[in-house]
Amino acid sequence: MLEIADLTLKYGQSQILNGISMTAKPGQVTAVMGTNGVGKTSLLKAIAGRHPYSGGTITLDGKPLDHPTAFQAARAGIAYVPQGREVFPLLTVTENLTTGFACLPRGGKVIPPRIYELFPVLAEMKDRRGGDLSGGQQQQLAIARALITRPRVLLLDEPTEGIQPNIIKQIGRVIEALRGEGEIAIVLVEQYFDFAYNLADEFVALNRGSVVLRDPKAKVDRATLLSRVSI
Ligand SMILES: Nc1ncnc2c1ncn2[C@@H]1O[C@H](COP(=O)(O)OP(=O)(O)OP(=O)(O)O)[C@@H](O)[C@H]1O
Repeated sequence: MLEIADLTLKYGQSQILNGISMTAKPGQVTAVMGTNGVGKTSLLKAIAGRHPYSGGTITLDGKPLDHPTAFQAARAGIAYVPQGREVFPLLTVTENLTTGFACLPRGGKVIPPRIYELFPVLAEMKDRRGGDLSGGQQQQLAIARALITRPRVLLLDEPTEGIQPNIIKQIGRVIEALRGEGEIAIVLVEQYFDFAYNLADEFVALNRGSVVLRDPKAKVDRATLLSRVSI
């Protein structure tokens, strides 16, 4: 389980996260929601070691992650799929996938067949360059690359952004399949309300860097959630 307590983050003098506390449990989707600029990406970056946080704690399966670098976070089991995907355009699909090997021990550097079961299109396109894939295919590649690291936590930053509806459905099915396996805690940052609402087990709504709602799905009705994330 991922546990975040009182997390604060600044860019220069600007305080962006004001003490975020939340958890994400294996086999569940925790949706982090809120309008543009409330701090969703900053939260994921702090968890993934992509930006230093100034206070608070991040704990994974009971072990504190003490201001990890991106490499240390990945090695500890945190996989991050950034907004905009960050696929390497000149590397092939296979080469993009194998960049995920960097944080794995020597014996573990193989692409599990499960990756191609989840994303059959990547098997078909394994020798194509990342930059030649459609946006939806690149998103699938970015998620697959994150899964290569066999994470305990999967951080997804706006996976539906700019993607056509049939691929959004496929990505939704992959998230459901991963949830069903019960091993990975999925943190989904998403502005496509219905996509997040349908998939999530827990909701965390942010406004101006603070948590304004943190509830399991059974405890929050759609209208209340919608009002909190549209402030
Ligand atoms: N590198 C940076 N330097 C300075 N300010 C930043 C930086 N990155 C983000 N910000 C600011 O921090 C605030 C939170 O940004 P963040 O990207 O975390 O929000 P968000 O909720 O993910 O928004 P969006 O949905 O637009 O991605 C915004 O006001 C943004 O302008």
